[in-house]
Amino acid sequence: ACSSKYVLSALHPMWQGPLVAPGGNRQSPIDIRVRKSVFDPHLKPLTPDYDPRTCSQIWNNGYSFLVEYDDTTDKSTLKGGPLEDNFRLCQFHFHWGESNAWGSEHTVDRRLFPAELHMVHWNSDKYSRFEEAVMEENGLAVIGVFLKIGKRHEGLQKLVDVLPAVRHKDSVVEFTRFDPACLLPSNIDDYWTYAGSLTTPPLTEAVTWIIMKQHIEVSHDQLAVFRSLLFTSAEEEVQKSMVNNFRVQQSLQGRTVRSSFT
Ligand SMILES: NS(=O)(=O)c1ccc(C(=O)O)c(S(=O)(=O)NCCc2ccccc2)c1
Ligand SMILES: [Zn+2]
Repeated sequence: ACSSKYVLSALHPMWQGPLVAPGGNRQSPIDIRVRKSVFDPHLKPLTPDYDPRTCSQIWNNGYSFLVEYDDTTDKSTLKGGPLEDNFRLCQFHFHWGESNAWGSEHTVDRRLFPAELHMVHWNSDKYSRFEEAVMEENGLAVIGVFLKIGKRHEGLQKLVDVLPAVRHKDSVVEFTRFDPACLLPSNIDDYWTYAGSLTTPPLTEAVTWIIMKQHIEVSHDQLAVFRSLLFTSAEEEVQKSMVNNFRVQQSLQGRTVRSSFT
């Protein structure tokens, strides 16, 4: 699986360190200026094909909670869209705020969302392991989906119910038969795509970002359970709520954001 051993928390040096990776000219996240995005008629429909049986565990890595998938075979894959190769799903996670007013990493014309889902995939045509792909410029593809507060998301509830079991950093529980496709919006043909980076260390410029135009809805109470997680491990004397686990926005530096729609 692709889970990082990078322990990240609000106190992580990265959050005090350089806000832009030294020498980085394709860093993420960014603000998506809709009117500056360029329609690309050659962008194909995205074809995710996920097998819920590859879902294996959920863990709190001290930065977010990751739902991990067995990526040792091509069972849960992503093709199409801006991608030339076949990509394998390795994990999904979220970023959120302490209030519903902010929390997403990307913004659309400066509009913030309360949370953002990231589904992380690696290029299994060119590389044999996630750890290899994460260092290469065409190594990763991450689907971003904005969350809005509204009606309860029935598919998400199975995940929300298990979060108390991974309240502390480094806690892990078995989590199986979860179909990540249930978290995608009904329309996945309309998206923006651009060349960027991981938004957590090592901030490598390996990511083809695919940001969905259509958001999904979750209830206020469901998002409140995200905020009940902790950055800190059970042993630490001071417990810190896992909130505001997003990176500051980075400059576009001449990049073009393409859209699959007019
Ligand atoms: N916001 S994001 O999509 O850029 C992202 C956030 C967190 C992580 C993570 O692993 O914690 C990841 S990850 O699963 O790609 N891991 C990156 C760190 C890593 C590097 C090398 C080997 C293992 C993990 C990505
Ligand atoms: Zn992320």
